[in-house]
Amino acid sequence: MTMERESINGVPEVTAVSTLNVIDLSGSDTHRSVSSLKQACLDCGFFYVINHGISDELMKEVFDQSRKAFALPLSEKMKLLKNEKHRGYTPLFDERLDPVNQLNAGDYKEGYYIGIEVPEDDPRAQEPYYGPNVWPDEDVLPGWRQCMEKYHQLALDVAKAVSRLIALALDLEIEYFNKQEILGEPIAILRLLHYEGRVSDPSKGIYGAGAHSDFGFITLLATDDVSGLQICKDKDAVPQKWEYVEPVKGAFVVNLGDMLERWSNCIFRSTLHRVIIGGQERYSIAYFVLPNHNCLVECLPTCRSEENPPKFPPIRCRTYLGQRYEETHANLSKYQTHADLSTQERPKT
Ligand SMILES: O=C(O)CCC(=O)C(=O)O
Ligand SMILES: [Fe+2]
Repeated sequence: MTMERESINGVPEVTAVSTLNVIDLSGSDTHRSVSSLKQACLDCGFFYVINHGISDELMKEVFDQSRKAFALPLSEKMKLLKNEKHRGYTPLFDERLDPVNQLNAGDYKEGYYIGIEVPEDDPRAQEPYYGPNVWPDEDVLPGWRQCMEKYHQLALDVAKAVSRLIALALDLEIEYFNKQEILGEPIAILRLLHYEGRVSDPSKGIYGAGAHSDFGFITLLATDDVSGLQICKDKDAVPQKWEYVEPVKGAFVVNLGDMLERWSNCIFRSTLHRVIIGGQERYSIAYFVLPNHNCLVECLPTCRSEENPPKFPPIRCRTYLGQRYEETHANLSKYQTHADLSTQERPKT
């Protein structure tokens, strides 16, 4: 169901507002939760999750700490630049989620990647997306690391709770995705995001975040109260119809990623989304959950039949993620000269 509302740019175009299903994680009626979640997963793969157990205080602290980090001078942030393991700061335009439409520049956002902390001398640090994080100095941002690590852990618990409902909705046993080889040792990536106030203009390829679907299993998204996220349920429609997903206080917006779409043989949907900025800066906190590096993502037993054979060959999580990062992120060599700071130069639009 959708309602209509004015576009935030004051442009006299009418944009729909999506009303997504709300899943209450503290609810005692599992049957009802599973059925509501299943309907959302079949329809668009986006839903709200409430009563997830992460306190308002912690959420506020994560946003406050994120604002403080992005408010540092660019020279300080560049000292925390992302490394080859995709940990650390990503400057404006680092990511270009929709290369076809973003002809002049990447996303008008900066970000900060924090993965699961794995010490350099741990054998798991050989994996492409495991290793130590890049942390700001304690005296520059006191309590920052502690706050992010706490949130990281709790968000993973929420993701595991959601994964139980997803398993049931797919007629799998409740802990199917929580097995050691899937979410037992996952790739879980916290990403702080800051969109500057630059007004988006799709006709010129200017977006807060270009149209994309997420790569992984599921994403938990917390946003401030500034609108911007839009979804397109039918990417093949001409013209495409975009609907706002409005912030709901205390709720996560949860969306399914392409890996789950693939796993479920396209029965569950990973939907195209983007961020349109209306002139106000915006902060959001994404938490991307993917299975273990070695996990073979292969059509689930309950999603295949003679009439519906697997649509994709099996693929390892690490291979899939590698391909998707490559397609959408700036190569590190871009930052290796003193031209570092010129990454912030505005393209001519
Ligand atoms: O900031 C948002 O609202 C969405 C971010 C997003 O879609 C992403 O980072 O994948
Ligand atoms: Fe996304």
